[in-house]
Amino acid sequence: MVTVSQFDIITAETIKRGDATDAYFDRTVETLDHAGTNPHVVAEITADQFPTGEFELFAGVKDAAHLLENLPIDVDALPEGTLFDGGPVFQIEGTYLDFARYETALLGFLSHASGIATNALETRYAAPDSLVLSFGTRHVHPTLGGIIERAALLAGLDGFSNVAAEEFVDQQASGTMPHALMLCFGKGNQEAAWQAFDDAVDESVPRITLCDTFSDEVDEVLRAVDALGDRLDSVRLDTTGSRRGDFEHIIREVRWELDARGQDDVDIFVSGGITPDTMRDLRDHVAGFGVGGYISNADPIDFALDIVEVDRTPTAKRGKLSGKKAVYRTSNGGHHVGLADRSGPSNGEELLEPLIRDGEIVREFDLDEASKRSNANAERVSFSDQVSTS
Ligand SMILES: O=P(O)(O)OC[C@H]1O[C@H](OP(=O)(O)OP(=O)(O)O)[C@H](O)[C@@H]1O
Repeated sequence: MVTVSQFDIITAETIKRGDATDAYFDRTVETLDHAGTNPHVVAEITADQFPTGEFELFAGVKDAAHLLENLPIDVDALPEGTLFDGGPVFQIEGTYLDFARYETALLGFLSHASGIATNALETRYAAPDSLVLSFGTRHVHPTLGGIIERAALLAGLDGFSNVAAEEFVDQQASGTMPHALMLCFGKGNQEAAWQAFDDAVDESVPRITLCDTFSDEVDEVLRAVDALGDRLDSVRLDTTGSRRGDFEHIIREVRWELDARGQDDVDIFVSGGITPDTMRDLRDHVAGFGVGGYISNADPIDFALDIVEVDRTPTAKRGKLSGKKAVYRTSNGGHHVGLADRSGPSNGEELLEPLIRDGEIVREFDLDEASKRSNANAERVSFSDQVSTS
């Protein structure tokens, strides 16, 4: 039997106990306990102190809430799926020693999921009318599969490939055939591979043949048309980088030859090294994209947690803004950061909402709603303009 320790995996139980922490927090607990010091604090998580005009997508709130659940603290946070820009996204109020050791895991949950969600949103807005699927969990540690696919759906992607992630989202994984399947049938036997797939796989799975393994893309696509006839739904081109040349030209040529044979309803999907830039170039010629590393390998957001108030007195380290804050979306779609005990901008919408009250989670985590929120937020802040000019 395989045990988790054979995989160097930090378990959910370890994280929940607060043991996935940095050693200096253990030293801090030891020192404060010894000194009999344990102030009431407000601590805030921010990426930028002031708004920058660049928005990112907030994710990881469900896991963060479950991490802190049952600690005797209050937490306000942006709703998952909010586009944020400056100021606190997460605000904890309580006795410091009650949550000190959780900072490491808390920042990790929020930083990683928000970075992935932000890149996924970039791909969503690079091809708003195309089918976009998350294909990249193979690039990272397998324990991240659920987090990546959930963040991709939060950003409005249409689907994902990692089967184990189905447990966390109310949707089935999608995908048809890898090059490995084509290679198992061998060069010259592409028709046998496609036909075997058609014979074996449930009717609910679209017939999307991979058409780049052994020969020219146009050649393999036309052979797939002959092999599967009306049963062929789409073709996928995943041409390896060294053979790609002018990928847009290859795709347009495939489209042309399909149309010339009356196969207008056969769609083209592309994958392999896809980025928002390539999506913008190709989106008029294809029905959809499989995006891997651009989403799964996203840089985590550079969140930091800082104490901003100690025993009701504003205080902060140099470079950070003291005092408990409120964050507002202004009527022009921008963000405004102000002190919580002052009035905000007229017509400003306050964005931090209760998440935990005395240890109890007081919010639902509905992925569909969060996805709708991210889409509505992205429209409101003109995210498409932000990413097309960056
Ligand atoms: O390039 P990314 O955007 O990260 O996307 C992930 C890639 O992984 C797979 O390719 P791979 O060559 O591994 O597929 P194969 O197993 O079918 O050869 C998939 O078909 C994508 O091309």
